[in-house]
This record gives sequence, C-alpha cells and structure tokens, in this order.
Amino acid sequence: MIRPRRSLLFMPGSNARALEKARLLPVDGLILDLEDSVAPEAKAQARDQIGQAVAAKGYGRREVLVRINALDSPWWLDDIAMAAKVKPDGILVPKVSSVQDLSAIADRLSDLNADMSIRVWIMIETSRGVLHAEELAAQVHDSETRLAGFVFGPNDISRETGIRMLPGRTAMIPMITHCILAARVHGLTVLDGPYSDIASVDGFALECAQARDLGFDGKTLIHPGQIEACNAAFTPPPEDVAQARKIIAAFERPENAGRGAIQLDGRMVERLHAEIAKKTIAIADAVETMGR
Ligand SMILES: CC(C)(COP(=O)(O)OP(=O)(O)OC[C@H]1O[C@@H](n2cnc3c(N)ncnc32)[C@H](O)[C@@H]1OP(=O)(O)O)[C@@H](O)C(=O)NCCC(=O)NCCSC(=O)C[C@H](O)C(=O)O
Ligand SMILES: [Mg+2]
Repeated sequence: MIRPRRSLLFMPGSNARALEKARLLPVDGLILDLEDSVAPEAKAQARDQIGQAVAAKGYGRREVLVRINALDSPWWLDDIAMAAKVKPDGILVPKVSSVQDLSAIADRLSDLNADMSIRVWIMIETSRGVLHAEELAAQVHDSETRLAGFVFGPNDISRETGIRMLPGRTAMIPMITHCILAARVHGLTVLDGPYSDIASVDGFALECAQARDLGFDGKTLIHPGQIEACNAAFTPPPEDVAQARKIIAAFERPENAGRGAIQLDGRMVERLHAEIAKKTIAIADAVETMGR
C-alpha cells in the first residue's frame, strides 16, 4: 500500500516539548532535526533527546526521520551512530551533492551494522545537488544506498545561489522541476521544502497548492499550524476520487475492453487516465486508513 507523505513536520531535537507534542499531531511524518534548528552547543543534548524519543516509539503510524548534520560537520558521525542504534524509519541527510556523499553514508551505516529498515533521504539544497539530481536519484537501484527520497531545500538553495525566496517561487521553479523529474525517472518520492512565513495562512495555502500542482508528493513543515492546510492540499478531494472510480469503471465495461480512448461525460479519457485514477484512489484509501 502507498504510504501517504503529505505532511512531514520538522522539529528541533533540542525542543523537548515539541518532541512530546508530536506524538499527537495529525501529520504523516516527523523530522527530528539535529541540523540547522539546533545550535552547536545544543547538538549533544538534542542527539540524546532524539535518541530517547525514537527509542520510546510513541509516534504511532507517523513516519519518523532524523535529520543528521551535514557530512562536512563534526557531528554527523555521532548523529548517524545514534540513529543506527535507535532505528528511526530513516535518516535525512542535508546538503548531499554527489554520489560520493551517498556512498559515504552507506559505508558508515554498513560499518555500524545498521538495520536495513533505516532508509536514507537526502536534501537537494546545493547547486551541485540540483545539477546531479538524476545521478543521485539513479542510486536508488543500488540497494546498499538505502535511498528513499528527496527533500528540496529552498533556504539553502537561496543562500548559495542568491535566488530570492519570493511568493510564487518563479526563479526556483526550473530547479524544482528538474529535481522532480529526476525523482520520477527513478521512482523516488520527492517532498517540498518548508515555508517560513508561519503567520501567512493564505501564502502557505498557495504554496501547498503550487507544490501539489508541480508534482511533489508532499511538503515539509515547520509549525503545527501548517498541518491541516497541507494535508488538505495533498489529499485527493472526494470529487476527484469519485471521478477516478468512474474512469476505472468505464474501462472495465466489456464494450470498452479493446479501446485505448473513450468518451466520458463529454471528455476524452485514455488508459493513462485510468492509471492516474488508480493512484488517486490508492492515496485516498491510504489516507483513510491512517485516519487523518
Ligand atoms: C518557528 C518556531 C521557532 C516557532 O516556535 P514558537 O515561537 O514556540 O511557536 P508557537 O508559540 O506558535 O508554538 C505553539 C505551540 O506549538 C509548538 N510547536 C511549535 N513549532 C513546533 C514544531 N515544529 N513541532 C512541534 N511542536 C511545535 C510549541 O512548542 C507550542 O506548543 P505549546 O507549548 O503546547 O503551546 C518553531 O515552530 C520551530 O522551531 N519550528 C521548526 C524549526 C525547524 O525545525 N527548522 C529546521 C527545518 S527547516 C530547514 O532547515 C530549511 C531547509 O533545510 C532548507 O534549506 O530550506
Ligand atoms: Mg537546508
């Protein structure tokens, strides 16, 4: 069954209250952060806190990822060792730019004898990472890499390139689309980065709708107030589900058995639309099963 990843909420590993609160939040996943939201002097305490929280296993069906520090930092080896021990669903590695980076992560996990259930997610948030996105995505075919998906990182992209983060993201769309295409070619999940203006309800709703329409599978969040709108944007609405069922039923009729294209309610529908319809239904069913 498809695992819905409409909403994954980042929270600083140093914030005990947030780690506790997350057990009840209606998100599809959590990203317990050791990187940018944790000050250097708080890294060790945050690592311990995340280790205890993950080991306690109170997050139900929510997918739990631990974002470790970047490979050029002094902390990533301790971070990954903690993750190997407490077994979250995955680690999220920031600023991955090359296949060599992915190999370094795989080698370290292997040296630690880490359970193969721990998947590797990478943030595409450097210019080199974007340029190498297809090569990186292709590594999913090497099971040793454990690669599960991409998370786009607009803040770091903006920092490195000078591209400004503006409503509508016009200047960033080419690189977003490049990453989504790379992910799709190799069957990876791809999640949008966070939206920082937590006070802007309308701006956030627009960005969620845009992320969905660009083809992202879901979006990462930074505040509980963003969950509901994000889930709503990435949940197929009942009318789309009803239409999807209608398309599938139409192609199952004996008179349409040999046809590639049919007319349904005044529109042309092809078998590729039946494939899309099946995915819509699978996501809707999975969301219903999760009960959110
Ligand atoms: C942005 C925040 C620092 C705001 O925190 P705060 O001022 O405390 O917010 P509120 O008073 O509105 O909080 C209300 C209650 O909600 C809880 N809360 C807040 N945020 C979270 C959260 N993320 N997860 C769980 N719970 C949260 C508060 O504890 C309050 O609870 P209560 O006490 O019961 O009232 C803060 O939201 C925050 O730290 N957000 C996450 C920041 C983060 O993780 N950043 C890193 C990821 S984004 C990134 O790195 C960029 C990316 O890499 C890129 O390059 O683009
Ligand atoms: Mg970043």
